[in-house]
Amino acid sequence: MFAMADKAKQGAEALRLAGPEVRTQAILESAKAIRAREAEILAANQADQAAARDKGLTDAMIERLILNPARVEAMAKGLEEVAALPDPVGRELARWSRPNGLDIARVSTPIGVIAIIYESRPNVTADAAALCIRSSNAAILRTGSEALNSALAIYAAFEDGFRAAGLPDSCVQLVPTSDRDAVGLILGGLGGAINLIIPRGGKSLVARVQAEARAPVLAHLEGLNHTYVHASADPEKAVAVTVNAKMRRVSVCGATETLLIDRAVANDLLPKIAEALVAKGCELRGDEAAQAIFAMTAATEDDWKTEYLLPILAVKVVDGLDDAIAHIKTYGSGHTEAIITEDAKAAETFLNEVDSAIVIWNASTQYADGGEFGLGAEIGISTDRLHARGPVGAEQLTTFKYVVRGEGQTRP
Ligand SMILES: NC(=O)C1=CN([C@@H]2O[C@H](COP(=O)(O)OP(=O)(O)OC[C@H]3O[C@@H](n4cnc5c(N)ncnc54)[C@H](OP(=O)(O)O)[C@@H]3O)[C@@H](O)[C@H]2O)C=CC1
Ligand SMILES: N[C@@H](CCC(=O)OP(=O)(O)O)C(=O)O
Repeated sequence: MFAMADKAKQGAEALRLAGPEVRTQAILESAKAIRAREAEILAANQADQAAARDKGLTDAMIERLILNPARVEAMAKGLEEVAALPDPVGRELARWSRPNGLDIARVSTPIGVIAIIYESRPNVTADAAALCIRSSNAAILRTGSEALNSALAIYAAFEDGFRAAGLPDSCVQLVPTSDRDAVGLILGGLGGAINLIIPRGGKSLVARVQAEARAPVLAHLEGLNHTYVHASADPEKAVAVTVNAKMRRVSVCGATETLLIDRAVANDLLPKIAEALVAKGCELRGDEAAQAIFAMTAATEDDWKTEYLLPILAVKVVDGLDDAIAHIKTYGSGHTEAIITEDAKAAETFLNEVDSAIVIWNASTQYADGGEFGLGAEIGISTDRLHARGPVGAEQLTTFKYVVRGEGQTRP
């Protein structure tokens, strides 16, 4: 790991000096190599799937691990989209002159060496590598252990891409082991070589990061997301959006885990929403008021605190906007929350007062995604407050420096 860290510093320098065209070429050549290596990537993925089934992983977890020709093609297309993004480094963000004649410019720069620890989803290896190349940051990637074979096969395509573009493969490195000691070493900062750690995962990773991180962290952690159906919700939107927010893909961090519904409309609207959810195979766990309206299991305190990542939804009847916001404040993880309402004033209050990375009016929480935001791809959704919140794309992987131009000024 320490040798990788040393190499990464060289990789960061090589990327920074290479210029935007070479970085674009490296990404495009990697996309080509992903297509060329499709059979190899799929074979590696079959091995991961078989091991995951033997381990008894849930269907939802296996679903996110699966690659097929369409998903490999989507990965290659994703890289082409990242290659087409404007290069985010070297941009003049602001420029002004001082009365003494000094010319001051704020210019975007890479962060340096970024270590990313992420879940067993193969496309993250490709997206994270491409976004780091686009933003001139060297990356050390630590995939979830169940996807290690797939990640190694995808990484081989990046080695091809670097070779074709004349860059060293130290620009992006993949931790070649599932040994969790590697995570501990990354969290320790590898002797100061790591400029930023991005942990993308759930509770167990959160706990370890909080206890051990010795380098700056940009957390991409769990999504305990809420959809709030306000008294002035359009019933059709409320049903369609809630079903999508919960059931489109239950394992993603943008899935809704708790439905809050106003008492004023619960008698009419909850049965419609609940029937549509149950028809899709969702289990409901409600408070007493919700149970009195629709047959469902009793929710306990734990249900308000649980990110299920399963077809299970907690349901609570609330007494208006303030009550909904208070519930979100108590139990939310600061990821994504939505309000369904036709009342613009209520919506604005929700959007202002709910302090999550993404707040949404009349749309599904499953839009929490860099691709959907038009960022080309994403490292993930930052649940941190610094240095970026919400979807993290190439631009969010930069920082800045000041360039000061003078004519011999001396400070009095
Ligand atoms: N905010 C965001 O952008 C995203 C957040 N997520 C969140 O991720 C979670 C689901 O993914 P899941 O696979 O369960 O995530 P995990 O937290 O289990 O795993 C994520 C990564 O962290 C590692 N890890 C987990 N616990 C430890 C530990 N104690 N010590 C060392 N390494 C550890 C895993 O390694 P190993 O393989 O060895 O377990 C894996 O590489 C959900 O909570 C979801 O919301 C998911 C996607 C995006
Ligand atoms: N934000 C992206 C990815 C979410 C994601 O990777 O979630 P997970 O199933 O937890 O690995 C999306 O909505 O598709």
